[in-house]
Amino acid sequence: MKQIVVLGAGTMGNGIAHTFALHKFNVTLIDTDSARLENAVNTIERNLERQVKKGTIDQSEKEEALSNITSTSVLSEGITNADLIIEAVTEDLEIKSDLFRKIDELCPTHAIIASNTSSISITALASATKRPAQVVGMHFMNPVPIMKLVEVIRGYETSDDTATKIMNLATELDKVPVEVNDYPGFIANRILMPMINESIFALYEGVAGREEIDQVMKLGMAHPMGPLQLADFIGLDVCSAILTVLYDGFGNPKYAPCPLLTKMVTARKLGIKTKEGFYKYD
Ligand SMILES: NC(=O)c1ccc[n+]([C@@H]2O[C@H](COP(=O)([O-])OP(=O)(O)OC[C@H]3O[C@@H](n4cnc5c(N)ncnc54)[C@H](O)[C@@H]3O)[C@@H](O)[C@H]2O)c1
Repeated sequence: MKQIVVLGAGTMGNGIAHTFALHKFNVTLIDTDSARLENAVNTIERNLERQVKKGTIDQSEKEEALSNITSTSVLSEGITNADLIIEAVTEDLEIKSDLFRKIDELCPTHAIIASNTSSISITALASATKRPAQVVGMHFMNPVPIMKLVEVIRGYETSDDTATKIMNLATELDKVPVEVNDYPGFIANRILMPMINESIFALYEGVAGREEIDQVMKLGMAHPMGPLQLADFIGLDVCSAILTVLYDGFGNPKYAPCPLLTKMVTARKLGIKTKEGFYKYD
């Protein structure tokens, strides 16, 4: 596998492109929003520079990584000769299914189509294509260049060959792959999101303030980041979308998004990406 397409240049897309490019893959980064695309390339450059300053990579590795990335807002560019397409667009079943249908028509027959979805059914996305055996979940964690885990999700028809290739690829990227089955939220978000939602309920009910809630979880449970700070980091819209998938998928009210979360998403207070969520950012 050499030619990689990353679809979606948001929080996750830029991190995935960064990681592949640093490992000498050719990456085409695609987004319909050219401002997001430009922003993503600037973010990658800044983050690579940070790695140079830390001494984890040298200047020539930074330059090589940047030269491995091409960006475009034209879907067909890059896809027609891709070995692997990783979709990292907005967490929405309709948007993703529509893209999977288009990608399936454009990419070569040998190509694997992976989704970085946090919670949406890989089986549902695979059913939008004519190659369900070559569809898989490749769920990176945020921030991608730093976090070791990749959840590899097998849809109903994902073949052993596809799953093995993606597990091996994750290892090549210096990540640790963990294979899981396709149920709402998989493992990571099935456990993480109820904790974040509960902390928002605690704030909503006035049990404690935001700093106090985060402090309890940082100092008491040795979490590196409090749950409200983490929600801002992930994006409140993403958290709300994942909780909705859990709620609909299991039909269990315990997953219903807290009304405060819904209100903040409606007000576009989405966390770091809009400079305000539970906290404010400059
Ligand atoms: N944010 C996280 O911490 C996190 C962690 C793991 C996985 N994920 C998953 O990764 C995916 C992306 O999340 P994100 O946080 O990067 O979202 P984001 O909102 O930061 O970025 C999404 C990007 O997709 C683009 N997009 C939307 N429709 C498109 C289309 N049809 N074609 C091309 N580009 C399109 C948007 O312009 C935007 O730039 C989601 O499935 C999410 O669940 C997110």
